[in-house]
Amino acid sequence: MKIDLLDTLREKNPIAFNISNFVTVQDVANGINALGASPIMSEEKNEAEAMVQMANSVTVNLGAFTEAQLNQIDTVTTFANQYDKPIVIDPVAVGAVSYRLERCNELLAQKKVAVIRGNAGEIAALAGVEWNAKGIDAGEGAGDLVDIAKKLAKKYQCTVVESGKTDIITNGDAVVKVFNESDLFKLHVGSGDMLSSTIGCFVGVEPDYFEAAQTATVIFDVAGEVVAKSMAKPLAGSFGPQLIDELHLIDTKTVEKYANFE
Ligand SMILES: Nc1ncnc2c1ncn2[C@@H]1O[C@H](COP(=O)(O)OP(=O)(O)O)[C@@H](O)[C@H]1O
Ligand SMILES: Cc1ncsc1CCOP(=O)(O)O
Ligand SMILES: [Mg+2]
Repeated sequence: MKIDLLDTLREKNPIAFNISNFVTVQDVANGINALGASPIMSEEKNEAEAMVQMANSVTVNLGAFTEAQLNQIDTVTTFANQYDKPIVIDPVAVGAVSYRLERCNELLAQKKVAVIRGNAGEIAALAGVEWNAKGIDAGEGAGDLVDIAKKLAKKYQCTVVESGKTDIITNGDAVVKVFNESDLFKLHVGSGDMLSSTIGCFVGVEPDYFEAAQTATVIFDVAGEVVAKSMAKPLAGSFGPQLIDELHLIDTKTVEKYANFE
């Protein structure tokens, strides 16, 4: 695990282009800005080429897209492939809404992506595995989480980060599990979006996307765990801001001390 990519990220201050959703855009921007990247958001198709050219990576969050945005996403991801900029996809609620699943499947069939990051319900839906997803949440299912993540990674020859109490990261062959966690992540809407955009920052500085995804996930999970353990009362409302603070404060020594993975 390349924990010192955290220092590389801060030295390079990569431009992380994010197509976000209106619900969590501020947490995403402030989270990755605090971490050491330079976020920029856009919904305008006419500036897509310029955005992609200047960015180090493109994170596409499918949390609340409109038809016009779908069009912009198509243009942005076409340019990202053309200019060889890594794409991270967050397939919000594709397990719960068939329209989203269809659009996301089309996108993945047409474009080369670096990383797909979703919860179990989202990853299962994209992998074509039976699962009862619940809205934006993972829901319930009986399948083996590692097998499902590997299946999707092989399908699109990309890295998959399947988040949950244990986060599973795979390139289709190798598997890394990250055990750092806190229940407060679930009480904060946008935890998943922030994780996806954090991965977006690291793929912008590390060309081995599997490595980049591991580092991003461990750093994000340790940051949340450190915050949760420091809180006298585990309160949802104050977890979010403190998570942003910790993404700024966290250093490689802290990550190495608390990281729990295999
Ligand atoms: N049951 C859980 N217990 C503890 N941490 C969790 C749990 N589920 C998810 N997390 C953490 O929350 C973050 C977001 O993951 P997740 O909730 O799966 O995404 P989403 O918000 O997209 O559904 C990850 O860092 C993950 O490790
Ligand atoms: C509530 C909601 N509705 C559409 S997108 C969104 C945010 C989802 O955020 P996350 O998947 O990170 O919990
Ligand atoms: Mg999500």
